[in-house]
Amino acid sequence: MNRCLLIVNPSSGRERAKYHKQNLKNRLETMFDYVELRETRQSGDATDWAAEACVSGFDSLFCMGGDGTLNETVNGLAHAKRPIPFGFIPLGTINDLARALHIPLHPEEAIALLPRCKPVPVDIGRANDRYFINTIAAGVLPHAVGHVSIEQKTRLGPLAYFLTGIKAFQTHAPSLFKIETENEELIYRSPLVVAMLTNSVGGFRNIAPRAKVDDGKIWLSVFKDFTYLDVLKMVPEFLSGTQLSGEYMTLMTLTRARITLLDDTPLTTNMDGDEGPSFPLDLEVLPSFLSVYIPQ
Ligand SMILES: Nc1ncnc2c1ncn2[C@@H]1O[C@H](COP(=O)(O)OP(=O)(O)OP(=O)(O)O)[C@@H](O)[C@H]1O
Repeated sequence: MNRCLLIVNPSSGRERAKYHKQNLKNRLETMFDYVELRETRQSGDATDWAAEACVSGFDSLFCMGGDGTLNETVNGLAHAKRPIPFGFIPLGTINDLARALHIPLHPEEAIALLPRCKPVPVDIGRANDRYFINTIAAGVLPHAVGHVSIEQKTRLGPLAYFLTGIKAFQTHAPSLFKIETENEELIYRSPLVVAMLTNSVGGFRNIAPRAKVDDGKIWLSVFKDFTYLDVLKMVPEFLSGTQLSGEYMTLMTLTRARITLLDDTPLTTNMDGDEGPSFPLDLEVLPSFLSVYIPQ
C-alpha cells in the first residue's frame, strides 16, 4: 500500500490553506492508496513530522505552506537516514523554490499538475547544524527583509521585500567577512553575501541565473559596497531580470566554505526566508540529496 503524509500550515500565505487542503488531499488520493492530513500548530511540527514520516512507513510526503514550512519540512527529511520523496504546494509570499522548479505559484494550478509530477533529485545545503534548499544570506538586505510585517506582505507581496531592501541600502553599513573556500581565503567588506542553490532569490533571478537545483554547487554572491546612487542605477537592471554585472558583485561557485564575520557588530542570517544560524557559517552542498516532485 502506497502511503502519503500531507503537512499543511494553516497560518501560511494569509491563511489560504483552508481553501485548498481538501482539493489537495483528494488529488493525492488519486495518486496514493492512503493520505494522512496533518495541520501544523506551531514551529517545529513540520520538521518533527517529516523526520517521523521517513521511519514510519510513509512512501512520500507533501507539504503546503510558505518558505518557512518548506524549510522546516526539508530539515526533517535531511535528518533522516533515508529521506522519502517530497512535493510541495506553495502558499507563501515569495516561493523561490517553486519559481526555480517551475511549480505554478497558484495553489490550484500546482494541485492540478500533481499527477504529472515525478520525483527528481535536488541539492540541499547545510549551514552549521541546519539545512536549506534555497538560500542563506547575511547583510543589510536579509536583516531588513526579516522585519517586513505580515501586513506589508499582504498589501504589497514580493514588492514589500524589494522596497524594504532599497530603503535599507540608504543607511547600510557593510560588514567584514572572511570566506575560506576549498582553494583560498578571501576577505571582503560587503553589504550583502548570498549563498544560493537555485536561480531565484527573493523572487528575482538576477544574481545566479545559471544556478540549477541539481548542479552540486553553492553559488556565492558577495556584493560590492555601493552608494545609494548605485542602488538606484541597479533598479532597472534588477527589474528587467538581466544578470547583475561584476560591477556590483563577485559571483563564485563552491561546494563548501566557512564564512566568518570579522566585525564586532553582530549580524543575523536569513535562511530560506526565516532567521538562520549564527556566524561562523560552515556551508556545504549535499548534491542530489532529496527527491522532489516536479511537473514533467
Ligand atoms: N498553526 C500555526 N499557527 C501559526 N504559526 C504556525 C502554525 N504552524 C506553523 N507555524 C509557523 O509559521 C511559520 C511561517 O510559515 P510560512 O513561512 O510557511 O508562511 P508565510 O510566512 O505565510 O510564508 P512566507 O514566509 O513565504 O511569506 C513557520 O515557520 C511555522 O513555524
